Amino acid sequence: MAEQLSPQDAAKQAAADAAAAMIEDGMVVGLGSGTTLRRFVRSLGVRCQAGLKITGVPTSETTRALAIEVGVPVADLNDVGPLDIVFDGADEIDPQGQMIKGGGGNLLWEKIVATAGRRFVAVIDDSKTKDQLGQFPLPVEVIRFGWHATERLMRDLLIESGYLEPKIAMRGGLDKPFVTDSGHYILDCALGQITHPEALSIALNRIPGVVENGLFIDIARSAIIGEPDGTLKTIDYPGRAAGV
Ligand SMILES: O=C[C@H](O)[C@H](O)[C@H](O)COP(=O)(O)O
Repeated sequence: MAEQLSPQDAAKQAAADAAAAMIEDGMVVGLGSGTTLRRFVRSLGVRCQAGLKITGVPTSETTRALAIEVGVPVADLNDVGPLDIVFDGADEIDPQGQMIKGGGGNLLWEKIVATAGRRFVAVIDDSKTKDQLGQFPLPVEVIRFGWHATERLMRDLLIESGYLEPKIAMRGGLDKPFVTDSGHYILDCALGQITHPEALSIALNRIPGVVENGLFIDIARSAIIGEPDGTLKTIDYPGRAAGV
């Protein structure tokens, strides 16, 4: 029986199918994570079963398992050269193509794969486009050792940066912390509006204990945006360092 899709899932499916249709024989392809990318990997699996020959580089253990299940050949990032193209979802994307990612906890591997690629394509439904980043809490991946001290430094930085009452929450809570594929914790920072995403990203990453943050700056080259009625919009963000 055909899956009954919510309007948002229909939008995700439309974007995922369009992204999977862009892939050509012989490509080395970064495979992102999240619910939209699950649809993309399944759609790509159908093409691989029909004879498409590609190599996929997953950005999470979850994506790796799904890719294998649906017949997408996978390789480790260490075993391939620069990726031809990387597809991934986003939690928010602004008109300049700056993104918040990591809502599913995969931001670190995602950023490593994204910056190993010649071209990054965001695959999103239309609810992810925002005039300004920050409604979605910014995920920050931190080392488990001394994470309370790291959190204090993050709070100080955020207050100095003008976020008067930053709310920082440990993903999963103290009883059952969420642990990333690299064995770290995630601290979600509810900021409301992020006025200077690039400066904030640099400052956060300078804190010892912070491994990486979910701001993806100057990485997206284009976005495929699905609408609930199944139509698509494509946006290009020219002049990007990654992949230019
Ligand atoms: O950690 C998760 C990733 O950054 C996802 O790409 C992001 O959260 C978007 O996921 P979804 O497609 O489920 O909204």
